Formats: sequence, structure tokens, C-alpha cells
Amino acid sequence: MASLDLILATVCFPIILYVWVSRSNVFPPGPKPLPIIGNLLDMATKEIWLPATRWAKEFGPIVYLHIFGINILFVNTAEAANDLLEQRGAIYSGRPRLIMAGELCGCEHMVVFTTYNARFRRLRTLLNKALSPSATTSYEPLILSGTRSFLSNLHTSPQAFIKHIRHYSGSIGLSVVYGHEAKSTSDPFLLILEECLWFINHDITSGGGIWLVDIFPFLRRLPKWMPGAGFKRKAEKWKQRIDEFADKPFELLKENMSSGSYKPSFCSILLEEAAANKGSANTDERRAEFEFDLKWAANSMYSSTTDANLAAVTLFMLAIISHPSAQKAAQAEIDAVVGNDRLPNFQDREKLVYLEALYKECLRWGIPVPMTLAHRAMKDDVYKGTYIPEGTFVFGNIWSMLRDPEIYPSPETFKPERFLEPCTPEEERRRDPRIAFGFGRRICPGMHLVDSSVWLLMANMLAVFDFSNVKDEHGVAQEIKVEFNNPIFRIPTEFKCDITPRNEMALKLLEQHKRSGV
Ligand code: HEM
Repeated sequence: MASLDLILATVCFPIILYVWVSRSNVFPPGPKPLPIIGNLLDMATKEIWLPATRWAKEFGPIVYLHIFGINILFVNTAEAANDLLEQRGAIYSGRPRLIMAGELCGCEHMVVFTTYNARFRRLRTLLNKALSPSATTSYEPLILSGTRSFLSNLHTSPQAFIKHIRHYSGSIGLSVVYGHEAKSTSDPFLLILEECLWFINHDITSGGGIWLVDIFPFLRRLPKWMPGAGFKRKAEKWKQRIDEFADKPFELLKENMSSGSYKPSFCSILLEEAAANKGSANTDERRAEFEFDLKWAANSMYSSTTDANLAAVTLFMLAIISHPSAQKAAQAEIDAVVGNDRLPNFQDREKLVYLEALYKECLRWGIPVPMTLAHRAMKDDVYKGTYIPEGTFVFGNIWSMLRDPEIYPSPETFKPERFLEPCTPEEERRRDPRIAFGFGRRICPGMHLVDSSVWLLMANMLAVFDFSNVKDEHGVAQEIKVEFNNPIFRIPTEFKCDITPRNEMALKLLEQHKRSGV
């Protein structure tokens, strides 16, 4: 009898609760919607993570909104993100089907836009292989030489630092992915990267990427000449460029491979592996499918590096300019560990403990990507007595998690020392700034590459330059004021700062590297 009670309690009760909650539609709490448009006005803001974090304080770990029948859920704490996006990854790893971005503009082949299906798993396998910690180690020579030429460029024209960061990220992406060396900022593959990133981030996915056609799918059948079908004309133009963006570097690499003059890269290694594997199972159809996947996996890698890196590096610059004592402390440590006659490299990392804390605090305080992209609930779910319907767009609110005062006391304060304070293993697990890279089966595949490349860039920038506010004619430091207009990446608007070589030795090192080209 006791065991029957136990069965009833453990099996039947959760089922009854599930059915009751899902039938009675007890949605998670959230701001009051208006009739018809729902929470449309609440969502109409460029830094959505800021109101989302205010709602988190008012309503709790999960907050629900809806717009024209689209359900939206913000997951605001690391614990809820772990419960839903990690532990229930089988439910929460989809992506919304965006008709405008995906189907009409042709982004549907990129990993970021692909929902959780067999193709997604094939693409992620390719990316995870190319971006695993051990694969990342093999890119270290490229990262090192990219970093050195970035320092030279920064020395030559410090005020163009944004252009140099973009060039650095784009050219590392091109060499790692396609083995292509970008000789200048006007390399056609860098230009098309910039162009496509601009309209993907600012036009296609602006406002969460939801267009009227995503709410009323029948609109996609409108003939493109009709008044009101301007979105179709725009989509056609963007699609053509996005296809070229994926095709052109891949086609050039294949041509170079046929003529035998190419550098090993992510694509060439996998194409060679596929060619060597000419078994009977490797039909023409399979080969075509593999090449199509590889082309889009490559494009997903190449297109994801620039804006995220730009956000991470400019936020680091803002942090050290506004916290000169942290800048000095990191430089003193580099001088002590590395000395003044060479530049920092990967082998120094273990000994640069303050720099490590500074790197973590830059990710935590700066938050380059404050909100995950929308995960899609692939079936109905119940969480803590509330109902989350299938199809809900679920956003991990990284901003609110990395600003959680329970885990990070005085979260607005930039304080690298917080990562040096002794803590229990449980606290160590809770204060993990890798939350900055998202969750579960959708976690950023580029996180290991970022961990090496952005760390090395920071170490080298601090080793040779001082970063400070611009001074006016009376020597008074000018405060830096920036805004954040990009809906996905926290990239500050352009700002001015002074970037000067730290001393004679730094100048000598820069000259040396300029001459040797490494
Ligand atoms: C500071 C740098 C970066 C940050 C903070 C960052 C952060 C993120 C975040 C938060 C997501 C969304 C995860 C989610 O939906 O749960 C993401 C997705 C993604 N990231 Fe990154 N990222 C960075 C750099 C990179 C780089 C360098 C690459 C490629 C080499 C990359 C490739 C991707 C891809 C392909 C996705 C989509 C994954 C998917 O949909 O399954 N990221 N990233």
C-alpha cells in the first residue's frame, strides 16, 4: 500500500499538476499587456535587457510577455537558466522560424538561425570540431601574428582603433576558416563581411527580428511590386548578398585547392578528409549535402567573430580607461612576469593572475552579448507551477545574471579583485562569467577561441600602451559618453581616447615587430 501511495505521489501527482497548470494557462508573471497588441510597447526599446532586468526585480526569475499571440519568456537567473536551458535542453534548444530573416533573406542556413534538427546537429558537430579547445591551440600562431599586426596598426593610427579591431577579427576569421590572407582593409571578403553584418544586425534582426510577415505569414505571398510589399524587395536584395557572402570565399578556396596553392584551414582540412573518405556510402548526394553544410558552418564562424570581438575589446578599453588603478595593476603584473624585452604570449597566462581576474571582470561587467538569441520551446512545459507553451521565444537574460547582487556584490562596480577573493567550490561555480556565452545546446561555439584571442589581445595592449581619457587644452580629462545602439551586441558608439606607447622599451618592441612582420 505504501508503495502504491508512493507511485501516486511520484508519478501521478506531477502529471495531474502538469495537466491542471497547462489547461488553466497559469503563465509566468510579467508586465500587464494591452488589448490586441499585448506587450508590444514594453518591447519597443533598443537595450531590451535593461527593462527585462527591471521586470526580473519585480516579477522574479522568469517573466512572461506576449505580442500578437507570440509568447516571450525572459529567463533572469543562472539557476532558472540551468533548470530550463541546460537541464531541459531537449525542449529549449529550438530557434524561432523567422520568415523574413530565415526564408526571405536566406539566413536560415546559418547555424544561428537553424532550429534544433538533424541539420543543426551536423553543423554544430563541424563547429565544435573546428572550435574545440585543442583545435583552438592550433590557431595560436595565427592569433599571435594577428595580435602583433593589430598592435602595429594601433601604433600607426591609434584613433582608428575600431577599424583595427574589425580588421583584426575579420582577418583572423578569414585565415582560420578559409586560409585566406587579407592584405588590406579593402579585401573584398572583409568588405562583404562588413556589409552583411551591418544589414543583418541593424535591419533584418532589428527589434528582435520580428517583422509583420513573421506574425502574418500569408504576407509572404504578396507580389513584390505591390504597395506594402517593400519588405520583399529589400529581402531579395539582402538574400543575394548573403548568398554571395557564403559562396565566394568558399568557391575561391576550392579553386585554390584544385590548383594546389592554398593554406590549411578549417574548410580545407574537412574537404580533404571528405575527399579521402571515398567509400561507397559517400554518394554524390551526400557529398553535396556535406559541402553545403560546410559552406554554411564556415560562414557562421566567419560572420560571428567581428561584432562580438568588437564589443568585447571596446568594453575592455572603456573599463580600463575609467579604472586607471586596474590598468596600472595589470601592467605592473605583466612587467613583473613577462619583463620589458618581449611581448606576452600564451605561456605567460598561468602566472598572470590579476590579468585573468581583469579579463573575467570585463566579460562580467561589460557583457558583450547581454541577451541570448531566442531559443524556441519545442513543446509545452511546466516550470515551478507556471505554463510555458510550445513555440515560446525564450531569452536568457545574461545581463541580469551577471548583475545579480547575490553572486556579485555591488554588481555595477568594476572590480577585478572579486575574482581573486577566496571562495567555496559552490561559489566558484556560481560566479562563472562563462554565462556570457549562453546556454545548453546553443552555447556559443566560439567561446574557446575568444578565451585565447581576446585574452592575448588584452595582455598585449596593456603591455605596450597606456589608455586614458582625451584631455582638453587645460589638461582636464574629457569624460567619455557612449550609447549602445546595436540590438544584439553591446558595441559602444564611437568614442575618443588617448592611446600612447608606455615607454621607450614598448616603442622598441613595436618597431621590432613592425620590421619582422611577426
Ligand atoms: C566575446 C565574444 C563572444 C561572445 C560574448 C559570444 C556570445 C554568444 C552568445 C551569448 C550566443 C547565444 C547563445 C545562446 O543562444 O544561448 C552566441 C552564439 C553563437 N556564437 Fe558567439 N560569442 C562571441 C564570439 C563568437 C565567435 C568568435 C564565434 C565564432 C568563431 C562565435 C560563434 C557563435 C555562433 C555560431 C553562435 C550560434 C550558436 C547556435 O545557434 O547554436 N561567437 N555567442
